[in-house]
Amino acid sequence: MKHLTILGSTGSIGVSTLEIVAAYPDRFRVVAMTAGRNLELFARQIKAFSPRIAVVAAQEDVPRLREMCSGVTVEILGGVEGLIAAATADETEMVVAAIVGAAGLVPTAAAIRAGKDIALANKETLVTAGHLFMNMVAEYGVKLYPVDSEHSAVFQSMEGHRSEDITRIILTASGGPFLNTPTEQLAGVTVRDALNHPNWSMGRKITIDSATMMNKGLEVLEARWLFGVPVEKIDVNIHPQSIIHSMVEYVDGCVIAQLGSPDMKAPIAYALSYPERVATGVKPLDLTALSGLTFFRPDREKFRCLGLAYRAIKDGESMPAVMNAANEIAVEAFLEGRLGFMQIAQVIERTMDAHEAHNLKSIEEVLLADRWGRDRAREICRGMVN
Ligand SMILES: NC(=O)C1=CN([C@@H]2O[C@H](COP(=O)(O)OP(=O)(O)OC[C@H]3O[C@@H](n4cnc5c(N)ncnc54)[C@H](OP(=O)(O)O)[C@@H]3O)[C@@H](O)[C@H]2O)C=CC1
Ligand SMILES: CC(=O)[C@@H](O)[C@H](O)COP(=O)(O)O
Ligand SMILES: [Mn+2]
Repeated sequence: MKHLTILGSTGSIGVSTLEIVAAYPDRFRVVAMTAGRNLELFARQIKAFSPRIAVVAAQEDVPRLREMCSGVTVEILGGVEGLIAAATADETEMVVAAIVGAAGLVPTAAAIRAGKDIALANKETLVTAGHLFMNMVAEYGVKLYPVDSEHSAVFQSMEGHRSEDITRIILTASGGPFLNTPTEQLAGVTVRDALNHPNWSMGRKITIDSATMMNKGLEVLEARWLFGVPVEKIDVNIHPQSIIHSMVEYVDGCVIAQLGSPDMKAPIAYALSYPERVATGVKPLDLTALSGLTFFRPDREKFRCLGLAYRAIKDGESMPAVMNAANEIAVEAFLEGRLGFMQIAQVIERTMDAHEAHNLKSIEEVLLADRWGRDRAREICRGMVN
């Protein structure tokens, strides 16, 4: 029996994780789970999975959740302290890090320091503080399993091989809903258009990141830290079918890939049950039913966010954290109708232009850089007319 904490149980990854837990009650037990604002779903999850601890992000939501769960034996907590309590619960062996954005940093760091293994969906932790997280993982001797589909694919393609034999990691990208939209039409696309991902059903923030291709920029950073491979050896190929989830090329010229129907239950289950595999209900792949698998290079002029991510990688130090913060603010503004699609990249670029990269020596310093990026990006957003 593996005891789990699920950070972000009400999200897209959280819900898929709970589907796997529900299918294997003899393998997995939820000790603690956390939510943001979706109290209705969270209350239902608490009743269905009987965690010992349930945490809402906002302290002011605690009384309402307690009322919704009256009669249920569960300790309900709130705020960052509550998230840390969930992440470090005594019985927990593995923490599924599925909060969206930099809000996942503190509880994930607390989990590592408490010696918990991590199933990592929250890519923003590695984007903003990859060097610190990887050092902590080594120092506390915990295991870090990638959940992000591309990184799970790379992880699977690396098994049994030596990382020094890798010549290239090839991350695949769907290209998002605007892959074939002419650049001059991008300024006029709507939130609804941008949320219409061709292959994956995901939370709103990552779906917009896929539309701008910032998601792939974040994933290059994530891969760089997870696998310790220099960025020069990480390529991005557009692969509109999202069937090959990523590939690894070795010195002998062999390329190993992982394929499957696009469904996050597969990489989540692998992270939870590693090294075993369990049935997930993911649709079996019928290659003969596909009209073809295609690949080409991304257009960094059209998808400016991808270019900005490469710039942040080059600048290094605090720049990725600031870029990530500006992206979170710009995506939120776009989703709320305060910014046009093309203005997302403008806000990020102007925030980065205003920032002088500096060394980040602790999670506290990362949080300061994150705060700086958010404040500056908000100012820039306010000065823009949609
Ligand atoms: N969805 C996917 O297929 C994939 C996701 N990822 C990554 O996984 C992470 C989660 O993505 P996804 O599940 O799509 O996101 P969702 O938006 O669907 O879910 C996010 C979760 O985080 C909670 N949350 C939001 N803000 C806060 C906060 N400030 N403090 C605490 N909890 C908060 C939400 O609570 P509530 O809903 O109750 O407000 C929800 O439980 C992201 O980092 C994403 O990049 C990676 C690969 C694939
Ligand atoms: C499912 C997953 O891992 C997402 O990160 C996915 O990769 C998004 O698709 P894009 O390739 O369009 O960014
Ligand atoms: Mn991904």
